[in-house]
Amino acid sequence: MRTVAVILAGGTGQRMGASRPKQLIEVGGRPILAYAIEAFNGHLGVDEVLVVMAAGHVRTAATIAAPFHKVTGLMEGGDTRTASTVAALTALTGRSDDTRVLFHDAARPFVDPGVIDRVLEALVAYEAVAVGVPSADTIVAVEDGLVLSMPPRESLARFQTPQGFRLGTIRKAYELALADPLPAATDDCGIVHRYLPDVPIRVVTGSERNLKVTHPLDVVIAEHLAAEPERRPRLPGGQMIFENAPAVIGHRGSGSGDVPLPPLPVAGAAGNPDPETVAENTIPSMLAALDAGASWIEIDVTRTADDELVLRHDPTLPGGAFLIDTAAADSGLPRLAEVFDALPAGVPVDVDVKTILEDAVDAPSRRTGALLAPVLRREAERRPLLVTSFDPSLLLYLRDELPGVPLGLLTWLRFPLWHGVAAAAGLGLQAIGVHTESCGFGHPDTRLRPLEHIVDVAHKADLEFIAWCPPPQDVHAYAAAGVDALVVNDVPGVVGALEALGAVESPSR
Ligand SMILES: Nc1ccn([C@@H]2O[C@H](COP(=O)(O)OP(=O)(O)OP(=O)(O)O)[C@@H](O)[C@H]2O)c(=O)n1
Ligand SMILES: C[C@](O)(CO)[C@H](O)COP(=O)(O)O
Repeated sequence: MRTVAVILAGGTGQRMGASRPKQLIEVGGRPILAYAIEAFNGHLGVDEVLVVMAAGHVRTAATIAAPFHKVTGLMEGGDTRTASTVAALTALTGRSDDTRVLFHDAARPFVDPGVIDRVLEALVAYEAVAVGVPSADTIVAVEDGLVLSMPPRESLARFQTPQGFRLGTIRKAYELALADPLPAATDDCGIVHRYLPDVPIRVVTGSERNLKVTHPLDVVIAEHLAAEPERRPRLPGGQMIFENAPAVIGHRGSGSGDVPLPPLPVAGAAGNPDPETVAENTIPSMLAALDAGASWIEIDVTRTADDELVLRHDPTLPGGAFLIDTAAADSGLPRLAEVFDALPAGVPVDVDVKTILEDAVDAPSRRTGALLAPVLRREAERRPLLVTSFDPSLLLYLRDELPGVPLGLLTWLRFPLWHGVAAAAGLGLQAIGVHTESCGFGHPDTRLRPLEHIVDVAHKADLEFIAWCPPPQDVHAYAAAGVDALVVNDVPGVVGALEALGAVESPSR
């Protein structure tokens, strides 16, 4: 079943009173229309985007839409919003009735992916879905300057877009509407409500940021919103990445290098002098970490000569050959896709993406991010994912490609945390992953505030805080500072240390 988003930009913005349609006004240096297209182009659940543009401005809209690969159609709108919707429905002639269509006002540039998620989720069970926010004002019906009625405010919602429909339903409603001389409704749900009264319209929660730029003051507000770093919900529906802090993430599975498996818990048995070992970034290592109590697995991903993604921390093989000069089959390394297939569905994975020198010059389609995006897009259906990287450009690329997947900036050993947290927040990411040596325990630094303070600032910036490679003896300090997750080499040791601490409460946010 395909999902098509229709961006309605057919209006001329009379209430704005500008010299051009308001969707062409720039906020944050870009036209309002570009934001609206981008929101749907970047959404995992949207397959295609159609743009309906005001007469006389179609060429301008084509330029604005050009960078967005999901845009498959651009057409001229009509004199009314309804006529513009009809233009889009006409372009969808021949599509199956169960196609999902989302109509969105181009004048709402800041719709966030969580709102789109909620509409798409509701469309599974309902044929028509609206987005509503509660009214802060008391709303009254007025006639001839006198109050006619005062509906209870709790029963009222202000509608936003997108409004979602099964194509067959909205098509039918418009067929009836076009045969009716009554004035059209101001939105598409209004048409369904009037002409198909038996179709329930599900209302899901919108967002105050999803304002409709209508009057000049709205442009001032939109400028402010455009200046804020974009903060997407960490996961669809807005949950946290890590639910039970601190989560224990197995580093490269059970730890870096070849890791001895813990002895089997046989009562009275002596320790095995020659324990079995598992190699990093392999399925046995990951399964052992899960057995030992890790709730997430961290893996390293890099690319090969034949554009495959394999699990490897370094750009080289143990013998020194570069992976970018070696075919995946010759590397002997597990491929990312195979690992995902072998790991039980639902096991959360932190994918540490290792970009390489050649990403600076190779064709965009060969770069690590471009190879990775489709694999992760599919995998996000099967398990929670977090993508982390030392390379901010990779994270920015994936931010557009994988809107439902949380992203975290990694910083290197003894990297100043004040730069790291500010960078992750400024990039609009959801997490910061810092090395234990940056946290001030083993290497005190008078320029560093206490970890608890830094974690608190990160939380206020909507970032979850991950520390990598803390030794088990320091785990209590990380837990006390409210760190959200620990990427650890000694899974049984850290799990044991946390258990010994009892239920460690992270400071409330
Ligand atoms: N003939 C129309 C009228 C409106 N719209 C779109 O519907 C959305 C909501 O409409 P509104 O805010 O009313 O936009 P305008 O019609 O441009 O504004 P005004 O009513 O002030 O003229 C906008 O994105 C607008 O471009 C449309 O596609 N075709
Ligand atoms: C669809 C809408 O944005 C919901 O709030 C609104 O009804 C559009 O109305 P307008 O008069 O075209 O602004």
